[in-house]
Amino acid sequence: MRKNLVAGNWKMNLTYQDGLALVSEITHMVADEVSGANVEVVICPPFPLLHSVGRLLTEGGRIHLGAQNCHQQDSGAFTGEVSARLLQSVGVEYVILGHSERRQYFHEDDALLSQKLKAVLAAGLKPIFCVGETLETREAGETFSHLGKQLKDGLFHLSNEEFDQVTIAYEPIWAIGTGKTATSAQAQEVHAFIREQIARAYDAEAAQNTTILYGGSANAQNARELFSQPDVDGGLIGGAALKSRDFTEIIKSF
Ligand SMILES: O=C(CO)COP(=O)(O)O
Repeated sequence: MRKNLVAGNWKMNLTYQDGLALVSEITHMVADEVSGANVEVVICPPFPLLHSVGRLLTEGGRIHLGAQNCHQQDSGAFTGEVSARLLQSVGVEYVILGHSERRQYFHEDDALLSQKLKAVLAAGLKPIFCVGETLETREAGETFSHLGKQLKDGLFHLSNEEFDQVTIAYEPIWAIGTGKTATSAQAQEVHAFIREQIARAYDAEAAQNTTILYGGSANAQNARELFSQPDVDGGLIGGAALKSRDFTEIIKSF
């Protein structure tokens, strides 16, 4: 049985103080309201918050710590960068890779992402690998060929054992931060396609076991409908993860 997962991507938001206040509200709400739910929760704050947020999460129990990026090398003269090994040593379990904002603003391509994936896996961490199409690509009818290529070039070079550690996030770029969500039918169609590609690249069991998240203006109002789709196993949440009540309601949508 694959796991359901809700991950909050805080992006470059909040101060240290605001972040700690938010995570403490979330841990309390989750502890009070979400006890039996069949869902794993991950919070991905910016780097300077990881250690302190991780400590609050450990005290609070059941929420896991994620990072938003890492460098592909283990250590060395890479000013301003953070390695997967360092992330692991502060208690990080998940790392988001290939987010469209990293691909767009930091020119991360499939070759670089392949190296980052290897580094994350070598450090014993679990990648959340993002794919998604622009509005232009969707309107040109090229969504599936685009996603197929991102999966093949960025991800499917992994061995079966490595791939077992991967969570995939489908984030249509036109839905990120726009308030425009994919319909549940659009999300389901793409998630089923992704699962089919996994079955082809690996096998049916790997396809069934892979958690595939939806991201792009998911919120407390639409999460239940999205998560009710057979191939949607949770969400990678941006804006709504910055509000404790909304994030908790999304977690409760399973
Ligand atoms: O990019 C996202 C999560 O990684 C989605 O962001 P929003 O939920 O703000 O649209």
